Amino acid sequence: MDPFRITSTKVLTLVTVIDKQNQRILLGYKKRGFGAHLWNGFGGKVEPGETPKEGAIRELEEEAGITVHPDKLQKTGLLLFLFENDTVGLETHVYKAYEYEGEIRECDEMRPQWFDFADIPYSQMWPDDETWLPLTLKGQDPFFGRICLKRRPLTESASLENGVSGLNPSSSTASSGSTTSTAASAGNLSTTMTNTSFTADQPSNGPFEIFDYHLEHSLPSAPHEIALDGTVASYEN
Ligand SMILES: CNc1ncnc2c1ncn2[C@@H]1O[C@H](COP(=O)(O)OP(=O)(O)OP(=O)(O)O)[C@@H](O)[C@H]1O
Repeated sequence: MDPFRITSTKVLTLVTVIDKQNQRILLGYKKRGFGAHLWNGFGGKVEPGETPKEGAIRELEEEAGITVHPDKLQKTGLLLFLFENDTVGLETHVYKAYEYEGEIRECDEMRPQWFDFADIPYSQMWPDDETWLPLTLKGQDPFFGRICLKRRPLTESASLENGVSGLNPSSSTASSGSTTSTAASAGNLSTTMTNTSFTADQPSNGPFEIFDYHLEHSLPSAPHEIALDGTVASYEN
């Protein structure tokens, strides 16, 4: 049995705010919950009745205190995160924004901070961020990614007192529908990596490591192209 086979997905969002003029991005330090103690973009679960874009705007407001007009929120990617021996995949709609309104503020879940493009703290981020965030920053988007993660060996993750907590974000937005295993059509980028290992002296980016990933420069044109023995909710550009 394929340990990365999924039967359903939860729909999540992730927003990168980019200050082009000063060549920096806004990240948030996650204080609790899924991905705690890692720096990440802003986002969360899409709520029932919301489109992914609406959910992304809401989460950005909740977590960073700022508002982005829907026309200014650009789709930069669609990432399917698969965890070993977990049949629920995370369908993550990734956006970027160059403009926002309001004052950036900290909340009980996230502590926002600007990072120069040259100083992005990848070693304290989800390990997959390093694979796709540079594409966003270089404008090599939109992209589609299928990223398989597995737990680090216990000895390593056991020592991570501040590791990522929890595997499954609780969500009521799991979708249902057809299942196919057709990957998106090939774009001009195709990257595959297998069994990445992390050395013990590397700073931690959580208890998961990348087992394998595939990224390409094309968004699936239809939901059935996204699913891999799983299901995908409404798809929007
Ligand atoms: C596996 N590799 C990953 N790489 C990069 N980012 C990842 C990720 N896996 C999840 N994420 C992001 O982590 C946030 C979790 O959101 P999460 O806190 O669970 O949602 P939400 O705020 O709705 O939760 P509450 O129920 O309010 O706590 C959300 O932005 C989601 O896109």
